Amino acid sequence: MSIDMATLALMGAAQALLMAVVLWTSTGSYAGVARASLRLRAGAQALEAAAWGLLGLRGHVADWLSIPVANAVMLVSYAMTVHALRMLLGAPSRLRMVAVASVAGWLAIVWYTWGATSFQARMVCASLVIMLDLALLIAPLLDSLRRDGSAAKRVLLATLAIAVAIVLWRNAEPLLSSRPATGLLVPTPINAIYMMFSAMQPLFTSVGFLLLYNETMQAELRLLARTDPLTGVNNRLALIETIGRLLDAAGSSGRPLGVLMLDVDHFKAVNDRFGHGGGDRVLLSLVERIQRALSHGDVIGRVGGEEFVVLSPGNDLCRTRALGERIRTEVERAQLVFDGHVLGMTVSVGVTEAAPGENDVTALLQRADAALYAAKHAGRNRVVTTGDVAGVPPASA
Ligand SMILES: Nc1nc2c(ncn2[C@@H]2O[C@H](COP(=O)(O)OP(=O)(O)OP(=O)(O)O)[C@@H](O)[C@H]2O)c(=O)[nH]1
Repeated sequence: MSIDMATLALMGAAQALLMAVVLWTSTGSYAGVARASLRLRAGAQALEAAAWGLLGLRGHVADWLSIPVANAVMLVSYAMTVHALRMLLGAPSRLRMVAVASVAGWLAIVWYTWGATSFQARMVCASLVIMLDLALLIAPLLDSLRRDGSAAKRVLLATLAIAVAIVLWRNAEPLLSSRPATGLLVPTPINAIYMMFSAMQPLFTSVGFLLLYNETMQAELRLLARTDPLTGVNNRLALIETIGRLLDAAGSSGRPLGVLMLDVDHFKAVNDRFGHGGGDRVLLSLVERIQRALSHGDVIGRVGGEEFVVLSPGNDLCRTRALGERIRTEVERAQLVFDGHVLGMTVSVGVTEAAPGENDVTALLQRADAALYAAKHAGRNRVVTTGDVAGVPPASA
């Protein structure tokens, strides 16, 4: 079977171009960093198509086009891909390092093309830059090897690992076989494998990238659906999920879970006096105050207009009451200044505890709510535990 290398290179170009169009047309479905990254990756894919096109046309176009220009375009395409992926994953871009290596590598390629003519040296120079790019692409994907790692990252990691293996083999082969390295379009087995992989790589990497953009968007949506837009803390949905998880953990560890429900006193008067915008600022300040009193592991969520819940894993009724008292004092001490007016604020707090083994989220919140109601009823600006409320047990197992 004879394989025409130029045809493979042109197939790779066509495939890369098609994937560039697919990626570009998908950009409309994404926003923010994902969109910027996807555009960059689509551009990189288009440049890769151009590079493979020029490489495949060797002999039909001028050498300066099919060697230095094609290599420059390929190196820029790799650099853009590195930037696109690392930007998406929040890794440092390393753009300067990539730029310096790419320019140095390209100058060496030009030198070994027209100065000291050596295909093998040219190949090694291009490979060194590509290996650096591959390492920078692979590094932020390694966490996908964990048991619960991302499937999209694994697809990309596998594709890039194969690329590393093939680049290494292509460079090692002339040394091991004592045959000089030959131009890419010469049909040797390693060239055929290299070209076949390069023709397929755009498809695999694009699938990996698209899966990754999807995962990123889903994670963002998940976070949005669970975050209170005003204060940035957990919303009711997230809080209910967290209580369920913490109750399970309390069941297996045998430790209690403290629960506080708190509500701003006379908040309507704040709105009436300072308007809804002023009320919103008070809520933001309140959350900041509450968070100051929390310890590592405590969780806060907003469950109503001016009603918040704090979960304190490992704390029994007595310690949770102490936490409630700290929050109450912290809020009472805060002096907010609005348009020259000093505004004092207080909260009423209901405290309960989930005994190990308890798993009824609704009953737990109802108990905290009953204690909060009792605190309001008793005059506000106080902490009441379920133990203090007649008819409400401190905890139910
Ligand atoms: N600014 C602002 N106000 C809100 C928000 N959500 C609910 N509110 C207001 O919170 C106020 C709650 O009033 P009430 O339930 O009567 O309670 P209160 O005035 O705090 O009185 P007590 O709870 O009995 O001490 C209402 O005026 C709501 O309009 C919000 O997101 N922002």
